[in-house]
Amino acid sequence: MSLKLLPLPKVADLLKLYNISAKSRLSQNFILDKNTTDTIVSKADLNPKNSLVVEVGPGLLSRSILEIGAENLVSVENDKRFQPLLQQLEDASNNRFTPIYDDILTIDHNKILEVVKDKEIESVHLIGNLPFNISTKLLSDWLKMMHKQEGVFKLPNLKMTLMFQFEVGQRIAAGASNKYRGRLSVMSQSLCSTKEVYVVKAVVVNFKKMWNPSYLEFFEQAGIPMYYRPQDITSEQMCKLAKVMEDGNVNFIELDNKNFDKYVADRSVL
Ligand SMILES: C[S@@+](CC[C@H](N)C(=O)[O-])C[C@H]1O[C@@H](n2cnc3c(N)ncnc32)[C@H](O)[C@@H]1O
Repeated sequence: MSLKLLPLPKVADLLKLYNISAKSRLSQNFILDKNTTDTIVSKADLNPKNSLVVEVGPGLLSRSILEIGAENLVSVENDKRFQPLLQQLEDASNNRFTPIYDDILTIDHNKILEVVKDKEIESVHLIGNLPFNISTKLLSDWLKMMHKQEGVFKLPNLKMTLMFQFEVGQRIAAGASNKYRGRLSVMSQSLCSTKEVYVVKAVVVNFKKMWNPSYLEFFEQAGIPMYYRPQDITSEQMCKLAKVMEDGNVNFIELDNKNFDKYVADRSVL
């Protein structure tokens, strides 16, 4: 099977040809420099063989992914104006590229899994220059799905290479006592195991109940001084705290996005 792409016109020219301009409602901005997308793919350390690559919002990055020999690239795009461009890429890809026109936030992941149903998939890579208006919600939804091993997250050896706005990146990477630290930092940094993602979500609720004296011993066991503010706690401590509380039969409340946002609205929780 040839992994080389047939020659294609430049994306910039195609956008002009089909009169496609960026829609701010869909947070569209296009990377038009191939060196940039090649660099992203090389940094992502994608495994092209026996793997499923799921991309949000296809474009030049899709070409770079296919050019390193990715065997199964599925790209989810909710703007049908891209259909003629993506059709060309599909035709040039020798059955390695499948666009799906859907909303990445609500898509039934079975549609993605269907594409590789007869293949032996050894790893999965989620990649994308994410639309900034949904990037935080998407990441938080995905982390929850990861914990539950739902959809594409049930596949083995998961990696994610995602591009965010600088400010969102700051929040994801913020360590303890960093002013940008919050729910997204803790959830993201605790990805070391699905268990930890789950308990971190749960422990946030318990900060509301920190005044309960019976919780003091949990904080002690987790090595967290009581004068710490939530944002001072490292992800490891947070996970440990959640673990000892879980072992201590503390009942956790599951929060969905709506009531979670209500809990943290005043930023005093986390
Ligand atoms: C920031 S642009 C990136 C485009 C392209 N990957 C690039 O880097 O040049 C985000 C892409 O995601 C698409 N998009 C926005 N919201 C989406 C959603 N909810 N579901 C699927 N795709 C979405 C946009 O139409 C757009 O193509």
